Amino acid sequence: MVRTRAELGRHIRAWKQAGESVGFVPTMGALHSGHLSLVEKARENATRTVASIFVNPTQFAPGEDFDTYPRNTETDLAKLASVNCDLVYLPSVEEMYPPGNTTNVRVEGLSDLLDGVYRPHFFYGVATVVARLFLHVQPDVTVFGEKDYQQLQIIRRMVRDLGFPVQIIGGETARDADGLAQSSRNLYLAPDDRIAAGALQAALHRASVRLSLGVMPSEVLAEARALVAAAGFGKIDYVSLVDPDTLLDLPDAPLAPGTPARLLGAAWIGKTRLIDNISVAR
Ligand SMILES: Nc1ncnc2c1ncn2[C@@H]1O[C@H](COP(=O)(O)OP(=O)(O)OP(=O)(O)O)[C@@H](O)[C@H]1O
Ligand SMILES: CC(C)(CO)[C@@H](O)C(=O)[O-]
Ligand code: BAL
Repeated sequence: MVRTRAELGRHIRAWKQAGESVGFVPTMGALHSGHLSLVEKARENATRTVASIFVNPTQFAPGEDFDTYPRNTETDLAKLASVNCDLVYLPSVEEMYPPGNTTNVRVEGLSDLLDGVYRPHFFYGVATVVARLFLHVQPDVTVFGEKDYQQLQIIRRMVRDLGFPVQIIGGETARDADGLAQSSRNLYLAPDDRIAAGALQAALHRASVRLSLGVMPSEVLAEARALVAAAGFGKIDYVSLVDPDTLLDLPDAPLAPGTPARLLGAAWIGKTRLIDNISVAR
């Protein structure tokens, strides 16, 4: 485990001089098997793996859960050791944001849709910290989860636009037995809410099937929202059918065969905001 960019750099340089490749998985900790599956995917695609644990202050808005975000470093380190992660980077805020720095990365457009409407500045904080982490770790390959689909697309765009020499791999969403996407914030769910929470994935799955049968998107999306509400969710931020690359809404017409499409949803249950998404094949 290393805490500074300088210590990290010594490991990375030694590996690269020995002809090894570096796979990288950035996280905010409170690790679950979804995170570990990303580390395993990185191991399949590089000879060395690095994970970072950093609860990034710049992606939390005032009033969001930065102070209470779960922090379990000892348990996290044991979990990463169990999947043979070679090195864990645990930087301080000062290491990631040296005092006086004023440089940020904004992936405009993609960051302002969907989650960006409800969490303004969120993706600017994500892009900024991920760009900084890439400069510290200098990975050849990096793995991001499809659970955070919009984030994955924003990182892909940032890498393309800035020419970072890194390959981005998407990792499949790890789910509990009832389909709920694993998420560190699931720890916040009260027992009754946890039982109801699986309805978000179930509604998206049903919607995906109906869209693939050619049902009108407006009808399908209305039913999905109604199912989520009936299961006990409160505010539904969005359930949207979008182009998987641009994340722009698709027109309200039956999907033509071969049209790429993705369904994304975000809704509150109790005090917890859950997101999920699924591909749609026609
Ligand atoms: N269920 C999952 N399956 C696969 N990857 C996941 C899953 N959940 C999160 N990830 C990925 O793990 C990486 C780190 O995510 P993060 O530490 O924010 O965890 P999280 O569970 O998404 O937490 P949060 O509750 O804050 O959304 C991201 O690339 C994210 O997409
Ligand atoms: C990519 C990330 C580690 C940046 O802080 C975070 O947004 C996350 O955990 O998904
Ligand atoms: N999983 C993405 C980080 C966040 O929601 O804050």
